[in-house]
Amino acid sequence: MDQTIRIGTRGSKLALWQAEFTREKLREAGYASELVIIKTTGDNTQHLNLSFDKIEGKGFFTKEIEDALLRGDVDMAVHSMKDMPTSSPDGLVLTAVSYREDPADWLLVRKESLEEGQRFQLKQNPIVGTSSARRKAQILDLRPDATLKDIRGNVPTRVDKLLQGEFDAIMLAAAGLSRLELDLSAVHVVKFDPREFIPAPAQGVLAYQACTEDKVIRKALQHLHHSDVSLVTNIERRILQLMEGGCQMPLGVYCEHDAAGNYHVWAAKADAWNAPVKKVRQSSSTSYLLAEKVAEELKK
Ligand SMILES: NCc1[nH]cc(CCC(=O)O)c1CC(=O)O
Repeated sequence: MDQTIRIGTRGSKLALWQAEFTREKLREAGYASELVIIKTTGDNTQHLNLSFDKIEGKGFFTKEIEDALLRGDVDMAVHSMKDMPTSSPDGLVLTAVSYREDPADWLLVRKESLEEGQRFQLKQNPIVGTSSARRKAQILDLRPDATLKDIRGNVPTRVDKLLQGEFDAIMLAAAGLSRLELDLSAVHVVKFDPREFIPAPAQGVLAYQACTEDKVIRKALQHLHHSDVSLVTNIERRILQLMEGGCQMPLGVYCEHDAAGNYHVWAAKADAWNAPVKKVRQSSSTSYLLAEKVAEELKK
């Protein structure tokens, strides 16, 4: 292919890291590419410090990028897969997925808010920053004395807000923190096990999006595809779809495919961010109907 592949991406540090990573993987596969930075509604409203459910419509971090793809302004897009709705707009497809970075969530505790003898060494009645209903519900389950406060902005901005004392702790995806190699020496990091504090479906995975009819780009992206990862993210996202939840729903789903070929699913669901958390665990030697069984259990 002589064409330089145009990669559509948001302009945040994490998005640019992910797009550069993709550019490098394409280069290794023999394809030249360039980045095209696109501003999204999500980027334009970050200063408002709103919780996600106050922003109308799904996909506010992705719509402008998808429109650019459909217009033909870019050839492909890189997204954090967990930010993607389970159904694609007409004409677009998530055609390949990356390796999986650590899927865990990490709690970052300000040194001044540490207290021996408390769970996670986090002081009593802490103020914890997160805008995710999934994280709020699971934090309250572990620390009912916590006050949850919304926090927005990109990953480095959120860490700055913690250090400035606006919060005693904040929660972020390990994937974003590791990719950006942020200096976390000034905070205490609690690394949760994703089988206990359950991540968002497809957390830690990048999705490569293309136009459904664009056979040339889709073939190029096959070189970047990790079918072992798509096996488990398909199950996680199928459960999300069956629960009819967007990124606002307090739902965590994590799936592992072990060396013996067995699938293990851990899920956590609440009816609201401040409602009790229900946890479900299932294992199966086949993926057949596994998502359906987990969803059925979660709905009981
Ligand atoms: N919702 C924002 C978002 N989308 C993807 C990541 C991190 C990377 C990933 O999980 O793949 C983050 C930041 C966070 O949740 O801490």
